[in-house]
Formats: sequence, C-alpha cells, structure tokens
Amino acid sequence: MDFLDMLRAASAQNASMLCVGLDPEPTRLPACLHEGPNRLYDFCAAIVDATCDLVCAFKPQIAYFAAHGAEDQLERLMQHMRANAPQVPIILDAKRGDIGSTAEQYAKEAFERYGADAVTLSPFMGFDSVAPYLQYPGKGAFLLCRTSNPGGDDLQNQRLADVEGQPRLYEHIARLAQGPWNRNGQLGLVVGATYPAEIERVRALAPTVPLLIPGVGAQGGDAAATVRAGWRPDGPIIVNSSRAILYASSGKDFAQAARSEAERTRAMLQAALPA
Ligand SMILES: O=C(O)c1cc(=O)[nH]c(=O)n1[C@@H]1O[C@H](COP(=O)(O)O)[C@@H](O)[C@H]1O
Repeated sequence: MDFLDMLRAASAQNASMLCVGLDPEPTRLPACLHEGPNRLYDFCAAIVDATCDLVCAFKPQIAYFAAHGAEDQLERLMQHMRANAPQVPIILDAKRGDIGSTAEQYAKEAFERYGADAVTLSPFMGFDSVAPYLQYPGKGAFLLCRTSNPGGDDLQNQRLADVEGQPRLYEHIARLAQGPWNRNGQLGLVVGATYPAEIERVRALAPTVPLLIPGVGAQGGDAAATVRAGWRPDGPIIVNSSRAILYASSGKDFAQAARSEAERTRAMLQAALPA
C-alpha cells in the first residue's frame, strides 16, 4: 500500500495524528534492560507494542542505531513493526542528502534494506538529490523545511533575493514540494512544532502535502497550536514526540508509562481539531 494510503488508514483507525519517535538513547534506557545485548531492539519493540493502537506512524531515527553499530537491531525492529503493527506506516528518519548516484544507495538502504514507507531528506543539494527516492513508487519523502531547532533560522529564514517575491528559503522549499518537485505526489515537509506561525505559513504555501511535525514534548512545542496551524481536511499532519514518550518512566513500568503519555498527547492533538 502507498505511504499516503497507509497514513490515512492508520490515522483514521487509531483516531490519531501522533507519531512515536523511536530514538533509543542507551544511557536513558530502563535499568531492567541495561544488560541485554539487544536492548535497543527490546526497548523499542516494547514501546511499539504498547503504543501501536494509538499512533498514525512510527519514526525510528537511524543515528541511534548506527552510532552503536546496531543496524541489525534496527532491521529487526522494522520486521517487528511489520509483523505486530502492519497497519502503521514507518518513516525512517535519516535526513539524507547527496548527489544522485549516492542518493540511489541511500534510497536503497531506506526502502530495500530497512523496508521503510517514507524517509526524511535534506533538500539542500537540490532536486537531483531527491529524485532517486521518488523512483520508488508509493514511498514518501519528507523534506526538511522549517526545522524545530533554533539554528533552523540560520539558513531557512534567509530571503532569496533572486526568486520572485523574495521568499524565505523555507517558503521556497514549501512551494517546490507542493508544486514542481512533487511529480508523483510523494513529497511531504518537515516543520517544527516549536514554530506554529511558520507551520501556518507553510500550510498556506503547501495546502495538501503531509506535514511531519516534530517538537512537541521534550522540545516544548504547543500541541494544540500545531494542529490549528497545520491540519487541513485534505492536508494530513503527523506530530512526532520521542523522548517525552520513550522516557516517561525509567522503571519496569516504562512501556505502560509510554502508553499513558502517548494517550495524553494523542488526546491533546485530537481535542484541537475543529468541531
Ligand atoms: O526530521 C525530524 O524528525 C526532525 C526534524 C526537526 O526539525 N526536529 C526534530 O527534532 N526532528 C527529529 O524529531 C525527534 C524529536 O525528538 P524529541 O524532541 O525527543 O521529541 C528527533 O528524532 C529529531 O531528530
């Protein structure tokens, strides 16, 4: 099934705009998992099982596995999600961006090795660095647009003097993703929950592409303002929270605590939908 169809179906089935980010930081894992050789997998699989009926997507962050030589645990986690939560689309957060020939390898890694449904990409190197991902029919690609971190301003807020209307860089990326770059309807945009005014601006420029919105929870983004700014009946949003859910408890009850926090976040998001 296409990424977008999976997203719509999971969002409707679970009444959810929440994405749980799978960012397993070894020093923050519950003590009961510290000794196991597969503890990144064990931790994330328990979180997946505890939250899969509450989410519209999962977003594993590749760095948390690759940094520890644990790509095999990410592969097992992908298989686990497919087996135990087949209805939930998986966005591999890799933020890749490179020349076409190298991008082909990264696309193969995301979609063939890991079997992701969508991937995050940096658009900085231009359309030919994005195109190889779009060769995979039905797969999604989210372009970084207005990121959640304060340093996002450094480049994304600069005006482009040689583009008509002198838009800011992030506005230009939003227009490209809604229009000329979105040849087969596979593109989405990443916009930080920490900047609701910019979410609204991106939504005005890109009314129908899916928005991946990290930054609620640990980064302090406003869940209700995020929904009001970004959600449209024909423009889905995927609101990611990682640490606030993953580390809701460091005890043996970590999975149940993660579920409670996911329920709370999902409810806040749903409550902000227009009546
Ligand atoms: O692409 C992303 O997912 C992303 C983009 C962005 O602008 N900000 C951002 O925080 N992220 C990712 O979203 C997750 C946020 O984690 P928490 O702050 O713990 O909820 C991390 O995996 C980040 O790498």
